[in-house]
Amino acid sequence: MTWQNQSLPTDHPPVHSGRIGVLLVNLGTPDGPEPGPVKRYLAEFLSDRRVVEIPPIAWQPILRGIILNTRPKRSAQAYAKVWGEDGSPLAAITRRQAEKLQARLGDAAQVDWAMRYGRPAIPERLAALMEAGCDRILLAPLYPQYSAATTATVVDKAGDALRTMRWQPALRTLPPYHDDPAYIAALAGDIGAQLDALAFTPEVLLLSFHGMPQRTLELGDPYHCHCRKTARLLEERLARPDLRIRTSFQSRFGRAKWLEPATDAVLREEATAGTKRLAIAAPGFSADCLETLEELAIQGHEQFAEAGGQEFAALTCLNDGTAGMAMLETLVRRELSGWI
Ligand SMILES: C=CC1=C(C)c2cc3[nH]c(cc4nc(cc5[nH]c(cc1n2)c(C)c5CCC(=O)O)C(CCC(=O)O)=C4C)c(C)c3C=C
Ligand SMILES: [Fe+2]
Ligand SMILES: [Fe+2]
Repeated sequence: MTWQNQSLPTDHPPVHSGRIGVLLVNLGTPDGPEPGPVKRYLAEFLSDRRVVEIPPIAWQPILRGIILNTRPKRSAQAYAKVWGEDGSPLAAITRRQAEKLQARLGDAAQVDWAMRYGRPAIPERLAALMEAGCDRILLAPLYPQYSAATTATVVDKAGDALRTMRWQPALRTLPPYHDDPAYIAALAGDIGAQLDALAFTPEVLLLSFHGMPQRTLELGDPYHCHCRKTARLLEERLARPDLRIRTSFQSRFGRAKWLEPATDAVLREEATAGTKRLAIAAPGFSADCLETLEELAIQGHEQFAEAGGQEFAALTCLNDGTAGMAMLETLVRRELSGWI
């Protein structure tokens, strides 16, 4: 028998049909706002060596012995405060972003979504795109600012899945877009509109980015520089000379020194210094999540009020609004054009 007339075995995977897939990926979230699911999620998340850069022999006993016995209960209570009818806000918004991007792209690509930790998992959704005939896939980690703990670990996970495949799809990754004019314009338009709609005029706009250990900056992670650049470009584009704009870093985790200034410290400092009206925005999050809805909108409000602040507003992220979706379409189409 020559190779020409060999037929494919019946269990052969579908032959690639030249479609392009887009996989939107965000951080991940527990399956439910209870200690059990939160513990499973945190175990996966905090065992990622890109996230906690302590040798496992030292870290795993701390994680399994202390953190996973204390934090899930507290975090579950926080998740319960923001959980919606359609589940975790982060997952629900990411799903809607994928649906709306699909509507915008039409036949140009098949859009799906995944979570780096928890579900739907990256390997499962990559397989689904390939089942649908996609042999070229754009992997889009939805982090405007690059960091090893977020962007790189998404690519690692996709690489792990590809490692098991005989016939791999071609892969492209969405570059960080922290200084992309489309992103800055979307943020400025959206934040500007939200500021104008407030019932009060803020004296300060605080731009709060998720924190990272200070050491990651010293090791060359561009995250801190990316956040600073976003903040600078956004301030220029907002062009509101009457508004004092500050930048801070939230969600400190563990004992190591994190990027400063810390969001909670700035909120207290501003209120103590006499600022009465403040708005806070989180430009580094493409979707509202525990960190914005609970840590900023609830805890941040309390911190500001307890220190003497009077008016406080937590602005929403770009989410699946028109400005954010138009930006995402621009960024994705730019990548797809290299394939079409
Ligand atoms: C937007 C970028 C993010 C960076 C950078 C980041 C780094 C980072 N995070 C932790 C620890 C935790 N983060 C948690 C939640 C969380 N983090 C991000 C984004 C970034 N994290 C998001 C979008 C979320 C929300 C998830 C959701 O379900 O809504 C949590 C879990 C919640 C809790 O228990 O407090 C932890 C823990 C580290 C250690 C880190 C950098 C090294
Ligand atoms: Fe985080
Ligand atoms: Fe947090």
